Amino acid sequence: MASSEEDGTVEEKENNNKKRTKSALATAWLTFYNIAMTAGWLVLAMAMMRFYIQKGTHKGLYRSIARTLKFFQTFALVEVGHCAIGIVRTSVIVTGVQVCSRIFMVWFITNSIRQIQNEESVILFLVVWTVTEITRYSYYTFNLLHHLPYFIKWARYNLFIVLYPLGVIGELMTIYAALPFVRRSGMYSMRLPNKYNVSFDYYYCLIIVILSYIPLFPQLYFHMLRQRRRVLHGEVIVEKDD
Ligand SMILES: CCCCCCCCCCCCC[C@@H](O)CC(=O)SCCNC(=O)CCNC(=O)[C@H](O)C(C)(C)COP(=O)(O)OP(=O)(O)OC[C@H]1O[C@@H](n2cnc3c(N)ncnc32)[C@H](O)[C@@H]1OP(=O)(O)O
Repeated sequence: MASSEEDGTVEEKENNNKKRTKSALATAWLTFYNIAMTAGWLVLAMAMMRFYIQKGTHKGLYRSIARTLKFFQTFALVEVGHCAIGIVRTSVIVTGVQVCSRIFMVWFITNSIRQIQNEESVILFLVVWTVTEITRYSYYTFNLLHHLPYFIKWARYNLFIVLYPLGVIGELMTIYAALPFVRRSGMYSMRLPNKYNVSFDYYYCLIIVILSYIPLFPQLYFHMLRQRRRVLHGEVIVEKDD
């Protein structure tokens, strides 16, 4: 029996070929990206363990891994691009909130305020992010290669139940610890009068960020719970478009 493609016009065949090339390219890029990100977060995990074993303290740990962390977490911005161009079936908004909040934590909180870098809460979110990302990127990699071990699938769609709240606690405690330093230093703030006639107070901006976790975090968490039902229990989930 002839396939529908064999029956189609030359134009249809060309379109199908283009789509196939595009999806092969997308798969190749995603495989490379996910392997690189898994490796990056594994390097971070090993650097953190080595630091702790050698020094016996978490003090100075952030400084020792800061460069690698900034690189790999910032690089995750391309994931928003993946959603925008449609090579992964994820909402731009959900991914955007997740990635931007992490980049904000890294650059505008932890990296900018030296005094909080040795807080236990920093180690908490770093460890949680690291476990999450090693699991998530290895899940995507093995899935793309069609050789997904069940324990990775299980870990991807179960660990977040505990890790997500723990990560949020670490992040919120870190921002909270930063507040007095931000107020005292007046960093990233603009007071009137100034030539732009604009006033901005980073201290209040951080309070708004803390409060914004209340509506935003449950949406991410419930999104992951829906993904879990879809992937582990085969439920058909109809998600609203962006
Ligand atoms: C500018 C100031 C901003 C301030 C904002 C402040 C408010 C912030 C509130 C938010 C708090 C966030 C806190 C957070 O940082 C804390 C932590 O992360 S703690 C650690 C625990 N975290 C997690 O477990 C993270 C879970 N989140 C995610 O996994 C993703 O980020 C998310 C986008 C939320 C969900 O992922 P997704 O919808 O993509 O789900 P899936 O993984 O199931 O994927 C869906 C399909 O897309 C395919 N896909 C996706 N990405 C890839 C890829 N890179 N390569 C290949 N394929 C990919 C995936 O396979 C699925 O395909 P299919 O449908 O065919 O199965």
